[in-house]
Amino acid sequence: MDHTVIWNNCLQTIRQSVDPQSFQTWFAPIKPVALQSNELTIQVPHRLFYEWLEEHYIEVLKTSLNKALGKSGRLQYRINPHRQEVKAPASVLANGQPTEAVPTRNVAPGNPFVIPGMTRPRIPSNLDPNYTFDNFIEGDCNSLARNAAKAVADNPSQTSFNPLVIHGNVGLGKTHLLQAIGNYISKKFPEKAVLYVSTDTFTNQLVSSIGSNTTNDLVNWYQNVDVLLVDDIQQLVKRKKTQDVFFNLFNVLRQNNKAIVMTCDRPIIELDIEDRLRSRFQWGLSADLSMPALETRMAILNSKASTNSVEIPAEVVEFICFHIQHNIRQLEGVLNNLVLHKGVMGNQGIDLKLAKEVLKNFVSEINKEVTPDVIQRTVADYYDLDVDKLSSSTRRRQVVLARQISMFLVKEYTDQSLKAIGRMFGNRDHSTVLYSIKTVKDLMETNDEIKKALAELERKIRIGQGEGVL
Ligand SMILES: Nc1ncnc2c1ncn2[C@@H]1O[C@H](COP(=O)(O)OP(=O)(O)OP(=O)(O)O)[C@@H](O)[C@H]1O
Repeated sequence: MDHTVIWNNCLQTIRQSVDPQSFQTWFAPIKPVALQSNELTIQVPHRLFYEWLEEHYIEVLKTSLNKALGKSGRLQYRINPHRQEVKAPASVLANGQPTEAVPTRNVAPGNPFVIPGMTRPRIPSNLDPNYTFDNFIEGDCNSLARNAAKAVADNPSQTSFNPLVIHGNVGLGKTHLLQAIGNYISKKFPEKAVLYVSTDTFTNQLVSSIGSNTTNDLVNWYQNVDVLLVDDIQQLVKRKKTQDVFFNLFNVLRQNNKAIVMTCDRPIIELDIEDRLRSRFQWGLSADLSMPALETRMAILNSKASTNSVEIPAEVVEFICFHIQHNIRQLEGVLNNLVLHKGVMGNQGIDLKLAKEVLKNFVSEINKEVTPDVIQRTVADYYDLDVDKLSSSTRRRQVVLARQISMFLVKEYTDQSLKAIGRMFGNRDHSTVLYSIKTVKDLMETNDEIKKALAELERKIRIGQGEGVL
């Protein structure tokens, strides 16, 4: 068998243990390159990619390799040696924008940003100094994006992540990271022209430049930028002209080793834009932000509270973070309300009762009875897993344990039948549920760690329920 067949066999095994998004991000870009005496060589796009695989997927890789090549199978990585050699297409150079034509920074014709009172033209960075790496809390949910962002910031003119695309749902810190890159570079390399711009602003500038027949000036002006930070590129969708102009600009900047970082509310593959632009956006690294686990959310809230000089008791922080599950901006909303309250009452007024009042404006489900969903989320959070894993077919020890504990707790806290519980955990049959419950009961007798975990989980479930409040 050759390397391609072996790798395809590995992929089949891997697909069963990782979710589709992670599969697409971490395994689809890998290329098998050689097979020699039971050693499979795979090529990964860059070093961080390799480090991430080693840290997060080593077991999955090992299992798949054992299956495909037997116990003596070994894996060798190779970093893609051609990554830096991508050239801008001839069409760009034919467009009258060769690198020699880039005007010097002092000329800056067509500066689209109005800076009142400025006599000497310059590039305004549009950065908000409040967003830094120092106040960005790292967790599993964001560590790839955060580390890639820091790598770009450390070495903007030679980064292999060009472009870096940070994607994720609303309010998860995309703009924060984008701005942190800009702030860091402005401090470390003050000679570099950094520009933060939203895609909407870029489109508006383009529209007005078309009206005044100065589109070339606009594009030339943008070519002065050393680090271009573009927020919300999903706004390129359905904007054909903006896509055309951005395409040319992107090519020229990248050709000149200027760093480009973009944010998007969805993975690039799902972005409905021209193929040529989408494929260029995929040249670098795409890193996603997902919702932080409970502990990380608590660290974020604590950090924001201390910036605002507000003291929030630990159980109140946990209560708030348990309920705010989807958006860090909402956590800040709750905090702002507490800050207002503090103005009137002082720190001592901040308790569970007040937190519950404030939370009512943000989430609808407080103080409801315990549902299987609450239990699954609590257990998944505790073991730092995606909830989906609990109903998947994964046999990883940690997942199996979390699944068994969830089944046990659902049986304890709700009146669901064994059959119904089996159905909600990936259509397992009732004897599996019974076996899981018995296993957990046995473990509670014999294993102190599990006993402690269950006590902690039951406490968290009660907090989720709002017990002790009112
Ligand atoms: N890991 C984190 N550490 C500290 N603060 C965070 C973190 N993640 C998000 N935040 C905060 O959450 C708020 C929302 O983040 P941000 O504006 O960057 O979200 P976004 O992903 O760009 O959202 P949108 O899609 O709505 O633009 C910000 O105030 C940011 O500081």
